[in-house]
Amino acid sequence: MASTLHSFASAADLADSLADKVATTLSAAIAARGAASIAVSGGSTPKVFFQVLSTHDIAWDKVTITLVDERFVPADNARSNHLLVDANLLQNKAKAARFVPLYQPAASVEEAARLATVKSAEIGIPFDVVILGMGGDGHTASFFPGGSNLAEALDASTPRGIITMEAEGAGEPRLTFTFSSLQDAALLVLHIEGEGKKDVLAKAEGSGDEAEMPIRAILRRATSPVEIYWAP
Ligand SMILES: O=C(O)[C@H](O)[C@@H](O)[C@H](O)[C@H](O)COP(=O)(O)O
Repeated sequence: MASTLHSFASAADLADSLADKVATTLSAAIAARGAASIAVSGGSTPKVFFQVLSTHDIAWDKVTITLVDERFVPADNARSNHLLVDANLLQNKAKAARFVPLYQPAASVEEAARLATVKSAEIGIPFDVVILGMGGDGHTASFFPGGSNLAEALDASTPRGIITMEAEGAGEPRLTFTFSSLQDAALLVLHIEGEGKKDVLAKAEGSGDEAEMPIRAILRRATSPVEIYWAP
């Protein structure tokens, strides 16, 4: 599917514009069916965007927020994406939103993935908004090059839900929504910042295997147009 690059002079300008777009999309979903959903990424990039979005005056009590992926750590661990969302997005007006975590206290990451898949099924499909990030190795979500379940994660026929992923660059074992869960969001966004990430994107947009740079699966095969938001 096609992608569109939206470039901004600063991270602050990007955050304002992306927050406006996301708030408008969520409000339209609420108007249409009385509910809205958004899956966001962790990492360092989205922090300012989260803070700006949290101040938007929408019917947050009708919004369900979840994560694109999560490290297999509890919410009080500094590596937790839940902690990042709690501290930066589930604040201000957005405090009223419902949050569905991916991490589940379980004997294994596989059991946590099974539990998270059951819980996430309540959210409804497709997501209204998905915000993806991208690592310097071309991963997105927890689709890491060399990942233990990368082929399954990227396979369009893999059922929607959460699977586990382990990879050298991932740190802890990961819990990640599958490609099939994310790729048909009403608003599918790739949010990247910095000249380095722009170079990584340019390489990803070139030829090469998806397994080498898994973001290529989204850029090449997502059903929804990919809205790329970039600031230096
Ligand atoms: O759990 C995570 O880390 C994210 O979901 C991951 O996919 C992130 O989006 C990229 O690694 C980019 O991270 P930065 O924004 O920190 O560069």
